[in-house]
Amino acid sequence: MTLSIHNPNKDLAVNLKITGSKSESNRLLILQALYPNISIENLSNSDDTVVLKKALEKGEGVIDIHHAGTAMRFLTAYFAAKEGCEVEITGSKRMKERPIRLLVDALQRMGADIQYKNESGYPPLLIKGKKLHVDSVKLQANVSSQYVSALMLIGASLPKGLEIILEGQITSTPYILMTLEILQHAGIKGEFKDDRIYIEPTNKLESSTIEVESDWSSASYFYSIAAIADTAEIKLSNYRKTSRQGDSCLAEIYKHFGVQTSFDGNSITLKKQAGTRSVRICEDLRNSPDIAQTIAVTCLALGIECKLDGLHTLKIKETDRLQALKNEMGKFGAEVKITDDCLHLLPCKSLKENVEIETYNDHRMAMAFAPLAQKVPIRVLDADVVSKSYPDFWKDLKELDFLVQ
Ligand SMILES: O=C(O)C1=C[C@@H](OP(=O)(O)O)[C@@H](O)[C@H](O)C1
Ligand SMILES: C=C(OP(=O)(O)O)C(=O)O
Repeated sequence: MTLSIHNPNKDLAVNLKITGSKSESNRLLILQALYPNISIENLSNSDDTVVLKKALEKGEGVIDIHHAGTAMRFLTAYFAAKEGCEVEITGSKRMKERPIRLLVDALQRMGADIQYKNESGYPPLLIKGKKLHVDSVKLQANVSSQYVSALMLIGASLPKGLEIILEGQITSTPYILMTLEILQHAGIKGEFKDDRIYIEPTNKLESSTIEVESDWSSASYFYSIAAIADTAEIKLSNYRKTSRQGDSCLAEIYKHFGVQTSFDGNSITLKKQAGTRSVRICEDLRNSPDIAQTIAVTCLALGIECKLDGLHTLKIKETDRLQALKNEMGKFGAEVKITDDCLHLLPCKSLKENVEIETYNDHRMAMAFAPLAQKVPIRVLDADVVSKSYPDFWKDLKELDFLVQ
């Protein structure tokens, strides 16, 4: 599906409820499979959560998780520790290029029976679930925090719990903290100090209902829309001031663009007043890689220079996001320099119109570029990719008077 998008209105206002965080939802689904008396509210309606839920329900045979990185990593640990199960976990063409060796090596050292079906180090994986007895494992933590979270999620179900010693510079740390906080909220004891994580063994949990906060990465697109508008008042729910999601740093970052966030009950209101913005943005996004595309495109729309660092994980996500950003921002006339972990956008004074944006099977390419339609009409190719994290995205943009057809 190709969509033409435009929104010449300069003053925007809307009230929206955003779906639950896919990161929180996917952690809670794994926990619920291990401890069935956990109930979940405001579960994400994203494809990534739907595939994880279906995989847990199926529990055997060939399991296809499409593009869902967290589902791939969390299910690998879950099935490896599930005695008696036999599964093949596979995914999209891109998933077969996303590395998983560090997690598989750690699980194998814990006694897991996991084989690579095709290429060593990459999905698909053939897993025969076994009781894992080893209670301490080392794991390189500078490639993806999802490997760490995957082990933490099964830790409490192991006979002696699990100690994880992290090696290398830890990346995407807020996602590790999110996992710990969710475990603790459910009643599992654990700690994360320096490079050591410990999760206590837990047989049974008290019944509890855990509410998923709405997705802050999804909120990023509305921050961008507010920043690009002359004036905006966008109310989003359900969000909390003390969030488990690292991407809630958006509220601070977007102050540079003149967007103020106020918290009221379970909603946030993003307010942009005319005439307030920075001339240059410099951010280290090691802790919040998923908002890199959003911030880069906000800067492109506003003709602002932008230097983003800490982006070493972007090359192994849904696509090589650094290269994809360079390609697509370049089509508007922008000069973009990239290295392995950094993106530098030079101020772009005039934007080409009616550019066709490739989305590379990456939901965040489609959603990050959409706010540019406030400046020039654009076309987004394969626009349905948004369903990976935010199936209602285009519908919600229409609520903001975007012409989407
Ligand atoms: O644990 C999670 O829910 C996630 C962790 C991050 O991945 P990395 O740790 O691979 O950077 C993030 O990019 C991804 O969207 C979700
Ligand atoms: C990187 C992402 O997801 P995953 O790694 O879970 O596929 C994302 O949603 O931006």
